[in-house]
Amino acid sequence: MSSPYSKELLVAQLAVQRASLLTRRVFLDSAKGTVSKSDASPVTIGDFGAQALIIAALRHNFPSDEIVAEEEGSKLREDAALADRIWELVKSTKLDDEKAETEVLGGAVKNKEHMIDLIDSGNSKGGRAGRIWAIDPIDGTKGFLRGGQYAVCLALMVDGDVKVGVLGCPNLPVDDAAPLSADAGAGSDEGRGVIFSAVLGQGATSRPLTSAGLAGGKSIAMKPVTELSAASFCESVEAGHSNQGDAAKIAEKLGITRPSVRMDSQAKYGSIARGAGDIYLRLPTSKTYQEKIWDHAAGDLIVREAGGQVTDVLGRRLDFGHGRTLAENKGVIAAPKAVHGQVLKVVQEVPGV
Ligand SMILES: Nc1ncnc2c1ncn2[C@@H]1O[C@H](COP(=O)(O)O)[C@@H](OP(=O)(O)O)[C@H]1O
Ligand SMILES: [Mg+2]
Repeated sequence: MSSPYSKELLVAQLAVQRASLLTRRVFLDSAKGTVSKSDASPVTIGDFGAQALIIAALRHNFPSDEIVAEEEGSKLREDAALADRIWELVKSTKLDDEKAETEVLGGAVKNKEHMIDLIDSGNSKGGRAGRIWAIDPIDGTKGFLRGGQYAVCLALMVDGDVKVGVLGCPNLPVDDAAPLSADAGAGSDEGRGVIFSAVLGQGATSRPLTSAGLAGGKSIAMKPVTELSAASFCESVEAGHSNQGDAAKIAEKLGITRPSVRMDSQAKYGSIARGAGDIYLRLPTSKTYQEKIWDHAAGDLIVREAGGQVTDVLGRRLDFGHGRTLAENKGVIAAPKAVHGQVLKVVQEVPGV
């Protein structure tokens, strides 16, 4: 008998692989397919294209599942030239493995209208009942525009619990043992591009982006931290997304002297899961911001399956059953299980966190 969620894992890996290849094409273009740059949440043609490809694969394989995805298609219905650019990208991005492309993913998106309908169908409200996929087609769009790290993120939740998580990180080193660095290799794909995956209860793996599917995965695990003062922190590049001043105070209290590695996107979760870094802190910068489920679902499972513990700053598990946001959580602390409690205690000693 095949293990639970093996089909979901295969489809998710291939869908993330295909979408990541699409984003890489946009990343290598100097304008980076920018559609809007000025607002707080920038968007590129890569966001729409990757979302269309992932939803196409999910609709083909799991037609009755619900989908929560970051982007919506209305902009494309108003802007025919924009829709055409995205359509060119979507119809010309295919896996080399024709069997995977046609038999697993269901082949190409039919036409431009179908593409926009697919993008729009990621509008589920989420919740605690049934099978719901969460998609972030380009997480860390600011990093993507800056030439930094970003991630293509997909997770399956069943009754509010994350069962499958896949992260495509086109700019992270393939090598799990490479030192933690936010350097994205100036867009070179030499030795870069990794897919992290996990299924609840089955561990976490990494594989090169170019060889997705179920073959070729290596088990990954967090690095045991014996001395917290020697640990390294990962945090957002964007000071508006995580309070870097509070993180510095926490590092000082823990005796950590190494500077934090600042990296965009859920590449942070993948990096600590494979032991390239130790602890990911995301400290609220406002009392009202609610984290989005697509920014955390895959990473939360991958870190937990690699031997980590993930909670918010109050020590509560991330709860993906409240709709499109983590309405009942504040911030994130992801750390090896053995030291998570110590980190949490120090986080709570910092006034205002
Ligand atoms: N004030 C805020 N606090 C925390 N996260 C925020 C935020 N404003 C936006 N974000 C989220 O931070 C994500 C990027 O995370 P990171 O800082 O770890 O790279 C963004 O994802 P997108 O880039 O997909 O929009 C966005 O959803
Ligand atoms: Mg995001």
